[in-house]
Amino acid sequence: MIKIGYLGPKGTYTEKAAEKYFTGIDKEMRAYRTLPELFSAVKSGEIDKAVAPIENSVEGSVNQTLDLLAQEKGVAIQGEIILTIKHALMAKPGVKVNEITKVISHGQALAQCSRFLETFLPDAALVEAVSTAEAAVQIVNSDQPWAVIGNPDIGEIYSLNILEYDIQNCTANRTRFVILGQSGQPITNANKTSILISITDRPGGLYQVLKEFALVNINLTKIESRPAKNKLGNYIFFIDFMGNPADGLVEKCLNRVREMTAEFRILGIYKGAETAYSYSVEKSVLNLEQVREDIDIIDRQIVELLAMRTQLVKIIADLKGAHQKIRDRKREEQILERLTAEARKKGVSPKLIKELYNLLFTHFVGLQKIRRQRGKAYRQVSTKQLP
Ligand SMILES: O=C(O)C(=O)Cc1ccccc1
Repeated sequence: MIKIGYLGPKGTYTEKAAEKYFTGIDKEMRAYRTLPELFSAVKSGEIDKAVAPIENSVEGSVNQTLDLLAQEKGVAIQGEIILTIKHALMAKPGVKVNEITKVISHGQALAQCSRFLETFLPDAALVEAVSTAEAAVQIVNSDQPWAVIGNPDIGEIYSLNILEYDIQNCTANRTRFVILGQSGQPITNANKTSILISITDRPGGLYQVLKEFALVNINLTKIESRPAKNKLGNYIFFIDFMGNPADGLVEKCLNRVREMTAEFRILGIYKGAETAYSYSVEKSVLNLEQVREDIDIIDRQIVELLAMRTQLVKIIADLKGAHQKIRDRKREEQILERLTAEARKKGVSPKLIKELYNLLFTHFVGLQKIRRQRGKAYRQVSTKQLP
């Protein structure tokens, strides 16, 4: 039997998420009062898996979960599940809406129902609890006309009356929960990866990292920053993307990112709850504007890559000794052979690659020649200036 921990007590959305994710599995469910307690239980092996809320479509990230993921190195994300959240207002039997003096709930639940609260309970005090069900326990233990916001199951579990259903601001209110386990346990069919990075403070630092993903067409599904907590202005970034480092292209991209970041950690490689963005013929036919925008992005990337290649060619020109020949036909042929094979595999015309690269080779050889002549001229001038 597998032991599954969740942010309790009984009746939370997290419990619902855990029940749904592990449907049909022989399990023992254990409620934890706080997220730090839940994380340490899974880290120590007291439970096999833990389920925690991580982000909401309306209110954004659950910061405490992100901070714990950053702190607890022995805990990894092993899965995810998304639930549609529908909030209800509940109170002890006999309490009417116009009598309520206080509404207690999880911070996200209160925020997600702000419009209802402003309209129907403008004078009620709003108080945060560690979870929706923990708020229900506070109400049960009090004689005051207080109410709780949470999932309607709470009404039955804690013998509360449901005063109003569906009080959330947005109907498309969805929360993503992560399934956590001890680090180092491989997941089958994983197609999504979560990483944490910190970037040294320099212009374009984050751009350089994001560019690596864009260049190999990896779709980022989330990016979130949190203070690094060591110095004002230092941040860590949580990045989720579709892909698995077992794929060579993803691995190479991550290696490059690792090299350019001060801190780099894989938080989990797992099966995503939603399918990745992918290009289908139907989509490109239906949405011409979108495709044109994508082509514009690719064209900009091509220019960006050519700029990078130009820089490298200049470096090579400076590194080459004055007597080393500039044009190396044998190397050009090797490059062409490799690229045309790659092009064939990807459905790109090898003829196009050949023509394009012959043009590029001629251009870059010319560039190196000019650079060498200029270098010579520069050397002559500077020697003449010597006393
Ligand atoms: O408090 C709960 O019930 C939770 O599981 C956390 C939460 C709160 C609000 C929306 C989604 C999850």
